[in-house]
Amino acid sequence: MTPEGDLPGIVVTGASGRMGQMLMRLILQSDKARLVGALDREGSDWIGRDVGEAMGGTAVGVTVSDDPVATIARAQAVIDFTSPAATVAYAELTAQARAVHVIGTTGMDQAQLDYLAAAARHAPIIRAGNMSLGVNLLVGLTRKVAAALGEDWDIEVVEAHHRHKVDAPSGTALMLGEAAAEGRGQPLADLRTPAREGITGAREPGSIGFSAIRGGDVVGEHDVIFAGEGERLVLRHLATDRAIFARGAIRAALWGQDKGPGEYDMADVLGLT
Ligand SMILES: NC(=O)C1=CN([C@@H]2O[C@H](COP(=O)(O)OP(=O)(O)OC[C@H]3O[C@@H](n4cnc5c(N)ncnc54)[C@H](O)[C@@H]3O)[C@@H](O)[C@H]2O)C=CC1
Ligand SMILES: O=C(O)C1=N[C@H](C(=O)O)C[C@H](O)C1
Repeated sequence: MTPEGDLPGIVVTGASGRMGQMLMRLILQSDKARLVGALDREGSDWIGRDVGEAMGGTAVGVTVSDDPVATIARAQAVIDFTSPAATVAYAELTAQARAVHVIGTTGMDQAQLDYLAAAARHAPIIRAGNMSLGVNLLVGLTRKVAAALGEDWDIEVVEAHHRHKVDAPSGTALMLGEAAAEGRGQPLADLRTPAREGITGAREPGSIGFSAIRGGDVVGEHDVIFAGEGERLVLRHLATDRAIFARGAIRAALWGQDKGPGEYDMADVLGLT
């Protein structure tokens, strides 16, 4: 996919966003990839500006665009942390360009996931609700602990994020819930308890509950609580720097360069499968 001798060219979507900026900073510092484009939503005041200057530094020669067709045509990989609607639209164009689509966007519904599966028939899509090494290791631990403990151990996933987050439960919480359900040998859809409020009745045996806290500048915190009689086991991941997600995404973009069409996740990238 990469012209010989060149570093893979990466386009970052959601350039003005928290993750977009982190990604662009790390790609600009990298000796393994080049930043060849930056996209943002139509009407964003970043459109037409040099990304270095927009981020408060010196010009780097890449201008933020709202033209995904022309921009994605230059990419060997598109790294996309935006919104579900935007990601679905970018997926079609990235597949047409036969580029690797690395998706960090969370909050997708089933129709949107089906759309991504169709796009992945033409080019690789690497998607994960959390791209950090720590969380992807925690997923494996959660699966193992859930399998080892019986249904008399109640499973609860508790997550905390900054005040700007728009989706709940977080993508990470759902990954952890899915791993716990896999450990129990059942689909999460059969075990998931809807958000509790009011007279909920006693806890359904074997169910998996989710709670979300939103406030301040919390980068991302996840606990998987296994609550038994007389003891509790808590598996915890604390993110203190968004660079952990961006580093994972860039690693995924490079890993995907020699992969065929299909859907992949960070466990594939990190060799945890
Ligand atoms: N998988 C992972 O490891 C991580 C995933 N995320 C997810 O990434 C996404 C973005 O997070 P943040 O950067 O914190 O959000 P943000 O709100 O700071 O940035 C979102 C960016 O997407 C752009 N955007 C939104 N809707 C768009 C549209 N319809 N068309 C084009 N551009 C659009 C915005 O202009 C903005 O630049 C969220 O879904 C979040 O949950 C965040 C961190 C880590
Ligand atoms: O929106 C965020 O910030 C984050 N989103 C991801 C999620 O939904 O789990 C990953 C991380 O926790 C930060």
